[in-house]
Amino acid sequence: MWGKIREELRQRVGKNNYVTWIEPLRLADLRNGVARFEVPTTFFGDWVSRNFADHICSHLNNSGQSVDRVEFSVTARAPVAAKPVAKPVARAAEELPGAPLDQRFTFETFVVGKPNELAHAAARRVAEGGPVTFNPLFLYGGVGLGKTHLMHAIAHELQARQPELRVLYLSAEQFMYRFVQALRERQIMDFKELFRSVDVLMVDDVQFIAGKDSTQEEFFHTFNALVDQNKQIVISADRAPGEIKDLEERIKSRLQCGLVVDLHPTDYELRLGILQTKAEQYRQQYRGLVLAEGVLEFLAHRITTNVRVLEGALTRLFAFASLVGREITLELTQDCLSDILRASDRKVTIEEIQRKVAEHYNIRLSDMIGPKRLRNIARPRQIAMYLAKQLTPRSLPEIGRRFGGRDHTTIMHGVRKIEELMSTDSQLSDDLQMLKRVLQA
Ligand SMILES: Nc1ncnc2c1ncn2[C@@H]1O[C@H](COP(=O)(O)OP(=O)(O)OP(=O)(O)O)[C@@H](O)[C@H]1O
Repeated sequence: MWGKIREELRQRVGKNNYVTWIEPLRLADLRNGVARFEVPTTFFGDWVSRNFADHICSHLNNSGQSVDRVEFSVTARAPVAAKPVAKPVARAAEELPGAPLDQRFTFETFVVGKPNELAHAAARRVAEGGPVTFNPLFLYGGVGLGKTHLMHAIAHELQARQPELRVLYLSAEQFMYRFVQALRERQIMDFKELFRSVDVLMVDDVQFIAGKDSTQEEFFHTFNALVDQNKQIVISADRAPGEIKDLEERIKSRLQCGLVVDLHPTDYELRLGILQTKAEQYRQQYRGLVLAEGVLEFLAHRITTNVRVLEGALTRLFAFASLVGREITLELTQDCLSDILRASDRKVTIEEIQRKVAEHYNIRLSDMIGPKRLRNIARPRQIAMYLAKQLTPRSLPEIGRRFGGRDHTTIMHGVRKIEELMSTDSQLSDDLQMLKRVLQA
């Protein structure tokens, strides 16, 4: 009887839905008006219950059974259960709605140094495939520090090792776009099915979905469904999960469940390593160009913002030298890159610190310099004092003057207070890290 009803359901829900959601159901029991089905996972049961329970119920009734309710319980036989949700709809990886991968972003071209060694090691581990050890892998760090590069490298490596794997890489913005498109075209089931049928899902810049309620909701369910199926997820963002404003708490907590790794700002050695690797490529491209000693060291020393800027500077330098047919000397470098060098020399100002801190804690800028002593104002003010001391070369009396003419002992007290709290208050120390990153970007 169930075989016949399944056939009818296939006509009703379509082939893809049938293969994904109906075929795996096992009718375990039917009595007292209740049809009980075995399902592979709780998520699976919830999904079928929300979307197909009414169809199932009506087809059972039409076939002469008297059924008021369908129930789903997770089967004890996990290996059999895993089969249907794995790859019911055999689609080639190239059919997936992902973003194209940059061929240059591989592990071979990624230079490893202290600031990124943990992120690199974790990415390598995921790229090996095999049993999922941490889910998700969450990579975060400031602008242009190599998050996208590492994600593409994982995808390349996985595809080289296991070409049959369905690896889907896309930005959070594209995820939202696909979702909205599916809603508009009434293809939401296809959307869900597609995203739940991948083996590896990679979502770049996840902070983008913060504050976008329906997209967050859909992302949350996709995430759970894949974790439920033990499929690998890799996520990147410009800050740690807990620091992403307007991201639902339940998503934050899921994102923190796996391995969260930070790509730290580059240090001199890493920058020099990256420049040497890129310069080697350019030497091959622009044969005959001479690069004077000390140029790369000079750039590694002066351009500290991010790797994208560093790369851009080197590209421009080689292109310029080749156009004018001159050796790349320090002098040519300073001429050609004067704007980038000037921008890199930019120092953080006390006003900028006050503005960012006020924005972050949602207080008025005028409260930074005003007399209010309420804790929700006084604490951010002390944080701004601490950052002013850390990030600018200004003396305590000078900082005091910029904070509404306060005495230098008040500034000293504020700085000490924050130093003390940093070791006990993890929220505060996260806030500080994030503010420093934003201010130094
Ligand atoms: N360690 C590295 N070795 C080699 N190239 C690197 C490294 N880190 C970054 N890059 C290069 O710097 C550029 C910017 O990197 P990427 O796009 O991955 O940054 P991102 O962290 O994703 O930045 P965003 O937050 O802006 O998306 C890329 O061209 C990338 O190849």
